[in-house]
Amino acid sequence: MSAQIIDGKAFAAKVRGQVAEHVTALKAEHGITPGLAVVLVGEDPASQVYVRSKGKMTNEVGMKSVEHKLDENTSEADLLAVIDQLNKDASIHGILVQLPLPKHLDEDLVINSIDPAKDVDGFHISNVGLLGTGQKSMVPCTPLGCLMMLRDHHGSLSGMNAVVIGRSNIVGKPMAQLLLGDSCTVTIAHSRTKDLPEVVGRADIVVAAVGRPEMVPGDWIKKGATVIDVGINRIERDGKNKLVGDVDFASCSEVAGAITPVPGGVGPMTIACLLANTVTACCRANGLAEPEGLTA
Ligand SMILES: NC(=O)C1=CN([C@@H]2O[C@H](COP(=O)(O)OP(=O)(O)OC[C@H]3O[C@@H](n4cnc5c(N)ncnc54)[C@H](OP(=O)(O)O)[C@@H]3O)[C@@H](O)[C@H]2O)C=CC1
Ligand SMILES: Nc1nc(=O)c2c([nH]1)NC[C@@H]1CN(c3ccc(C(=O)N[C@@H](CCC(=O)O)C(=O)O)cc3)C=[N+]21
Repeated sequence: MSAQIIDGKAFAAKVRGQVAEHVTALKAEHGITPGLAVVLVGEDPASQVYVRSKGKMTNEVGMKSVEHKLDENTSEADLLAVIDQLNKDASIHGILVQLPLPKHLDEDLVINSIDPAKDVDGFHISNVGLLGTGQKSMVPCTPLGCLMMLRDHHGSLSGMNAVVIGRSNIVGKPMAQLLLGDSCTVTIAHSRTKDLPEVVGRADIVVAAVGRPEMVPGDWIKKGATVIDVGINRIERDGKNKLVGDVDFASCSEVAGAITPVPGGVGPMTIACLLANTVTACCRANGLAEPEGLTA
């Protein structure tokens, strides 16, 4: 192994520490407690684990945590009513609706009904537009976490060739926007990309957000490149359940200069950035100075 391991778990603990300091100050100096509401529709076990872990960490940094668990068959009107109530609730500064939603619900409609100022996922069309035009917005948590690790490792990203594999609205596209904002030369690859190995081979930075277990082998990677693995895939190996990323860690870590592991890489940073976004939203809502280093 030659690559340096980028320890997302340790980095995330540091970010949560900074968030906790801001929360303490907000309480002491202004009597304000930031509040985060998570809305979960249905019983998906993976989502439940994730929501529980978010709730625990929200409390740990001293914020208020609210969970709305709605039945799988909840109507769109009932879900919109819950969101409307949270939009109006002054003690709630961040709202996250866990995705994916059951098929009978219109995801775009639901997300765009969240007050953009409380949209800590950064998925609202208005935040997407603000990010795309380089204006102040709420930035999606997973790409923000990746950007923080890349900046920490490289300092400036200016002029680097970045390849993002995946073009989803929640990871690939906003990741590409952030890298462009930091003056990378950005390529977005997807399922129709021709000669993906050649495209990836030109990258100084590879961000893999595909959802295919260990799809990227080490022989695609340019020597010394930085590899950020967003993938979270549950597989069975040797009769055991395992969590693996979208890159083949064993072979990629032989060639890369630096690499994030799964678990313990991007995942913990996503949750830390969710808490950071909630503090940012709380400061903006109250006309207070924003925390430094916690936004893009
Ligand atoms: N760590 C974290 O915090 C998070 C992790 N994730 C994980 O990240 C991964 C991606 O998530 P998400 O963006 O939501 O996934 P989506 O399924 O929405 O998007 C996957 C993207 O990968 C592309 N793709 C699929 N197959 C190939 C292929 N063979 N070659 C090249 N590109 C391909 C698709 O292309 P096309 O558009 O052409 O179909 C699509 O753009 C998943 O493993 C997910 O679990 C997601 C969110 C947060
Ligand atoms: N509105 C919305 N916003 C999201 O940000 C969102 C979502 N919906 N739906 C699902 C995906 C997935 N996601 C993860 C976050 C953290 C870990 C995480 O912390 N993973 C740990 C491992 C956890 C485990 O062991 O299962 C790690 O990688 O180390 C994983 C996945 C956020 N998502």
